[in-house]
Amino acid sequence: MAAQIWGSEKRARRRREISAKIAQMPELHDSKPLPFMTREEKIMESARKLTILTEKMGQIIDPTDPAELYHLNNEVLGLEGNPMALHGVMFIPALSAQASDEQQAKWLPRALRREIIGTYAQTELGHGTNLQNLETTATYDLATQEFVLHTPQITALKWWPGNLGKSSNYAVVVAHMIIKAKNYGPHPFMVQLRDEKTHEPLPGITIGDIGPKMAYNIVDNGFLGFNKYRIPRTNLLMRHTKVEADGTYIKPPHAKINYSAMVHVRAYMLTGQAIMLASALNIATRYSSVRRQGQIDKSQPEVKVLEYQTQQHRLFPSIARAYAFQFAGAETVKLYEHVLKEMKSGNVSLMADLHALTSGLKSVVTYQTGEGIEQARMACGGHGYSMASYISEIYGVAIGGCTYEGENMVMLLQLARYLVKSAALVKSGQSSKLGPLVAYLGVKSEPTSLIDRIPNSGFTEYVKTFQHVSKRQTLKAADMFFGLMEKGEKREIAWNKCSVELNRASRLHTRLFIVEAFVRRVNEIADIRIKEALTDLLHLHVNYELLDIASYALEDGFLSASQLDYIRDQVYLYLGKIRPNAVSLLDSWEFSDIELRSVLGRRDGNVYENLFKWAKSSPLNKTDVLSSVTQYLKPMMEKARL
Ligand SMILES: CCCCC/C=C\C/C=C\C/C=C\C/C=C\C/C=C\CC/C=C/C(=O)SCCNC(=O)CCNC(=O)[C@H](O)C(C)(C)COP(=O)(O)OP(=O)(O)OC[C@H]1O[C@@H](n2cnc3c(N)ncnc32)[C@H](O)[C@@H]1OP(=O)(O)O
Ligand SMILES: Cc1cc2nc3c(=O)[nH]c(=O)nc-3n(C[C@H](O)[C@H](O)[C@H](O)COP(=O)(O)OP(=O)(O)OC[C@H]3O[C@@H](n4cnc5c(N)ncnc54)[C@H](O)[C@@H]3O)c2cc1C
Repeated sequence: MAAQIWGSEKRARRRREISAKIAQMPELHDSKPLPFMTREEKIMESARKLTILTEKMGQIIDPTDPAELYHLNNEVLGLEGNPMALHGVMFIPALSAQASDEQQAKWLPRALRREIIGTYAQTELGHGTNLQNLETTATYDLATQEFVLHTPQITALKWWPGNLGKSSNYAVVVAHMIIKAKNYGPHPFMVQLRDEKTHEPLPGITIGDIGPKMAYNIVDNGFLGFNKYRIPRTNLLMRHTKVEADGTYIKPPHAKINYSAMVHVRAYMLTGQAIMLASALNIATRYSSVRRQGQIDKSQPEVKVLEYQTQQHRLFPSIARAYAFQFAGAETVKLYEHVLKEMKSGNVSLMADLHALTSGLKSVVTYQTGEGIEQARMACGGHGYSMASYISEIYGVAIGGCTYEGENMVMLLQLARYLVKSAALVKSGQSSKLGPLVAYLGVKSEPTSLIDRIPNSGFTEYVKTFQHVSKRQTLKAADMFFGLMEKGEKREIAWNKCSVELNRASRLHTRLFIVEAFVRRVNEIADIRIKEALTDLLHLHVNYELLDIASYALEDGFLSASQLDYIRDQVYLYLGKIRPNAVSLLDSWEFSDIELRSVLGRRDGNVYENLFKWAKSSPLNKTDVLSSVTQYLKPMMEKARL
């Protein structure tokens, strides 16, 4: 099963080898539980481990393999980030995709050797979503052949970029490029921020940390202002766009090609979300098979809480989602790598499809991951609320994904633009022009669903039902939009008035893609036992998801009430079938105790003893009487007693 999850036997084996090596290297372990550290201590601890990794990484992993890097990162540095998180996740990808060969030769080897630390600085205090209204300017000075970076007012301060505040000395900065008074829109520039020897901010740069956040507190998200700060013309990233010495602008082959670093993260973050969901579920499911509370049959001893159907219903559909996200994520990464290769050689025809797909997936996956992790926390009762479970930290980190790389509603609306264009093709009789991901929009469906009507139909009737609801909602939302425009509404006003319906269409389309990716994967599996276990999970997935969106299929009679009862019964049936495999389905992800950082989710199940040990190690317990008591509470009580 681990081979299915991680992509191959080799990958699963490599993960085990890496975890085993890390287990033998105490210098790479947390020196104490992260929840007992202050933010400064955590940052220090993370930087300490990062420098050891820089020295020893080659002994543990193949540093050119992103999957191995990611695993090493999760084990050693953990989910809460590190002082170089953005360096690997966005700075290097931005240089790789957007810098010319010559620029790459100059900067990439230095970045890869970690001579310099970089980040991606785009969002500002006043604008994150609406990139066209970013306010930082890069004005070309023909006389000196330099760009002058400037922050015209407080809302133009860069705000949020990870590791910008304290760790990075370089950044890819996105600014509006102005040449001879003409604004060419946002473009990426390579900018040195700090002196390479002293690490002091360079003159003309204001920089710092934006303060503590809901989670991710090892990352120094920062602010950045420029006061007429000059950089050479050749620091504009020039793989696709060029500015010649005389100010001539050579436009890129696609207007949004400079957005590739964002698409990179949107594509890669899906499996990251799956890992966080599976981690939280692993903790909650293991604990649920240790925790005994109450009886189902009063004549029997107390049961493991995992025996309760409500507990299974809380956890198991999310187990199915974690697998589904992992499989859909793996497909998306492959597609992204393919499109990136094509883009580099000038073929930009697949960018719109990739953008639409990753926008929808990013939104649905992060939202459902958040839901699943929070349910996992609640499923652990009181101990889930303790930082000893570590689930709240996983939740805080995962939920950030709903906002970064494009706020979820906004990204769903991006997919909706693509769906509406596709609907227009269907309506004008040009269904043959639909891309493969939306081809179903042009296919006539049966009048009613055949779920429970055709024996042994596998998952086909389920997929058709998801296609039906997705198609119907897309065409309905598009009709609403076109109808408003026909009545004379301006395009943008009409769009806003339909946006809730449009986003519903985007979610349904994305959920269909996730179901299909799960079906595709299960169909590929040769090993009978693995196929059986995953088929059970897929049964739970399709029935649970369909029940969740049933109103769309009920309202036009595509599904009947009796079919809905059948679907509900299937959910209960598969909860029971999955129960014996539940812990193994999560143990198969092979998270080590080092990586999980959870007292509740320990592999050995020795929860109570270790919770007590953990509590005793709290800094508050170093002394029996705290100074808050001697200084304030004790005198108060004494005064009251007089
Ligand atoms: C330490 C070791 C680690 C090793 C790790 C190794 C590997 C892991 C790798 C990856 C990471 C994995 C996990 C991640 C984990 C942690 C993440 C940590 C930190 C997170 C860092 C976060 C960073 C950020 O948030 S950066 C800032 C992101 N900002 C945004 O996303 C802004 C959102 N807004 C937009 O994207 C745009 O403004 C907009 C909403 C799309 C609109 O753009 P605009 O220019 O205004 O568009 P319009 O003029 O309206 O034109 C729209 C037109 O263009 C089309 N379009 C838009 N974007 C694209 C695109 N990207 N591609 C193609 N087409 C695009 C759009 O559809 C429309 O087309 P149409 O007119 O035809 O409809
Ligand atoms: C943990 C974290 C890490 C980050 N790291 C980085 C980084 O490394 N580099 C970087 O540059 N940035 C980073 N960001 C910033 C992040 O990319 C932005 O916060 C994000 O893109 C959302 O933009 P915003 O903050 O402007 O939200 P807003 O756009 O102000 O969103 C507020 C509300 O308005 C709604 N809204 C906005 N526009 C529309 C619209 N057109 N239609 C409908 N509704 C709309 C949204 O849906 C939301 O409900 C990070 C953010 C976080 C939380």
